[in-house]
Amino acid sequence: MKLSQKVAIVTGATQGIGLACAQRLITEGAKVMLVDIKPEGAQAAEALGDQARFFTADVSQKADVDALVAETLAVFGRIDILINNAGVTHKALFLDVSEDDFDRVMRINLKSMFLCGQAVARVMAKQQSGCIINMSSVNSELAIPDQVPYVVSKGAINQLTKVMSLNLAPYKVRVNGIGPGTILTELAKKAVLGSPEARHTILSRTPLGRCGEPEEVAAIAAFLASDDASYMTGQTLFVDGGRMALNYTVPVQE
Ligand SMILES: NC(=O)c1ccc[n+]([C@@H]2O[C@H](COP(=O)([O-])OP(=O)(O)OC[C@H]3O[C@@H](n4cnc5c(N)ncnc54)[C@H](O)[C@@H]3O)[C@@H](O)[C@H]2O)c1
Ligand SMILES: O=S(=O)(O)c1ccc(CO)cc1
Repeated sequence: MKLSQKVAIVTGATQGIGLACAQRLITEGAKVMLVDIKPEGAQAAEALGDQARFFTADVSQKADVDALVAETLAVFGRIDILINNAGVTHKALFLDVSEDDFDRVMRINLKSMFLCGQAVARVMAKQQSGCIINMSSVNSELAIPDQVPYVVSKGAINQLTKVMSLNLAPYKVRVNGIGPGTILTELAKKAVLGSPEARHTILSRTPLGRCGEPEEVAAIAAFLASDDASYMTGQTLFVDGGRMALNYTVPVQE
């Protein structure tokens, strides 16, 4: 129970990596405010018991974020951990991306992390403690041609993590990132695992020979949120089955 007495906010927590993070934090003893634009997350939160609450919000909208922080303080009294996880993608090549789609992905993936990070950091600064985790991607450093704003947003998130860590260190608030490889969620199934050929391509770039599970990302989030990571700030950890270490390809076991 590394996180007993801690209070966490997890965004994009109705499903996938966000839900796994919320579940893991609860197992470690934390109280968690699950947040999602999709109200179905309320059922997921109910299934997690007394330590969990749910708040419907579009985390790219400042009014929603302010309401989320106020509600979390009203219910739990403090905020120790923020997992900035909500994200979307849009599939289009560079010459075809519309201005609206570019703005929408940047707003949901990047601006939301600025808004939630700033609002929560103001609370943590008063507490003189806290930990913020920004969900990045291997595609913050690598690039795929058909998800242009997604790749741009994830690259910017790594820099956001660094600059937040510099600004918040004097308040004893740590800020780190996680860069997942291909993790078996609805997002990845739609975006990169849509056909046997696409799956083969991903596996040929993954030395461990398989996609990851949301729980394998959640385990690293729990570590970063715990005192075991007390001297870590400004880093992005890749949880990717070896993808970032690989040049060329590896044989695929079908
Ligand atoms: N799955 C992967 O392979 C993978 C790889 C690298 C990075 N990531 C990142 O991990 C994070 C979670 O991805 P996932 O695969 O679990 O996706 P997912 O689509 O399964 O879940 C994302 C959740 O975010 C919510 N959301 C979207 N827009 C929102 C908004 N404006 N406000 C509040 N909630 C919103 C969705 O409703 C959904 O519940 C994302 O930031 C994604 O970029 C995922
Ligand atoms: O397979 S990955 O390249 O890691 C990847 C890219 C994009 C998304 C979300 O759109 C998920 C995984």
